[in-house]
Amino acid sequence: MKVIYLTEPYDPKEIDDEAISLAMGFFDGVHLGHQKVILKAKQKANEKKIKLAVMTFDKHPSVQFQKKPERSIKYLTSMEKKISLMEGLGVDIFYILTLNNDLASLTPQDFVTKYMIDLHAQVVVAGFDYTYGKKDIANMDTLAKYAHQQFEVVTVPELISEDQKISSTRIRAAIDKGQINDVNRLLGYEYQTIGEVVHGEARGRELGFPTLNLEFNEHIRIPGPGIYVTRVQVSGVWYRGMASIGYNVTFGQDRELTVEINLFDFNEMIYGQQVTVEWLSYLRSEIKFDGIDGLISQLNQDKKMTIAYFN
Ligand SMILES: Cc1cc2nc3c(=O)[nH]c(=O)nc-3n(C[C@H](O)[C@H](O)[C@H](O)COP(=O)(O)O)c2cc1C
Ligand SMILES: Nc1ncnc2c1ncn2[C@@H]1O[C@H](COP(=O)(O)OP(=O)(O)O)[C@@H](O)[C@H]1O
Repeated sequence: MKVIYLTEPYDPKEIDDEAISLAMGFFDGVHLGHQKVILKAKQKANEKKIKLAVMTFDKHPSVQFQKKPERSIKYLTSMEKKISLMEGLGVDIFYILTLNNDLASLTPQDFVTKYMIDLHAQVVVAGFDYTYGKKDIANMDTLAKYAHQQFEVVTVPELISEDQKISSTRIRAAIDKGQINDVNRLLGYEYQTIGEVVHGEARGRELGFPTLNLEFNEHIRIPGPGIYVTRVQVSGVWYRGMASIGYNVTFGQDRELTVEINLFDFNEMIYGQQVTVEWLSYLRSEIKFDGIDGLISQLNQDKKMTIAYFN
């Protein structure tokens, strides 16, 4: 897959010169609804024997159009993750547009001309609610007009699950509520986050369950409080483990939220390393125990449940 970054006004030499079927969207999460749009574009590409391209922006459109501070946005997928998911879907060219004032102030016609027609799009596919150019000025109904018969417009209807549209917003809300099983079903793959191993309170070792204490960058959306089945990748190797996202309520009040993971079949000191956590299943909510004996027996129970999950 070719990844091409474009900043308005781009140099035409940067554009791949073959005909494409182009899927448009921000695609945060690359969830099942997004996959349907991209696979529709792929089907068109196969029929016409042209390349499959996807176009996205480097930041969420709300940062540009609603002036939301970018630091307030927690994405479902980092750009790195998005790129690898696109590659997995068989995308040939992935265009990443810098969403700045120059791009945002193009008229809808200029946007369509420069970023669809001039990119050699023969087909443009997007979801029914896609808008482009200046916010709310253009949408899928008016796209055909700006296309001037230069490309075919394909609108993909919303994908529904349990009577609700599958959307990035819905998945974000499910992550916040700890509903990781729903999250993974709606994404069509297992949710992952990358974090750094930091020092904790060295209590884990005493309990017989050492834990990786993890810190995440501010743009990363971690699941809501609860105990989870996870897999963690350390230096390229995947380990099974159980995670606690909570306030360590057994050890006092007003404590900070921590993310801690006890790994099975693992015994290394890896402070400062980056690890990838795959969130697999929700086990239970955090419990306040009267003493550490209750907590230890619960941890043994959690371990049984986690092993049962993997079996
Ligand atoms: C799988 C798992 C489940 C946990 N469940 C609870 C819980 O229900 N209540 C609680 O107070 N602490 C719970 N903890 C956190 C422990 O209380 C303990 O603070 C932590 O594992 C060690 O902290 P440290 O690494 O900061 O020393 C859990 C930890 C893990 C790994
Ligand atoms: N099975 C394991 N699961 C998680 N961490 C482990 C494991 N074995 C060793 N470790 C190491 O021990 C550290 C955690 O020990 P712990 O007593 O919980 O101390 P701290 O809370 O100070 O990090 C981890 O950061 C990791 O480097």
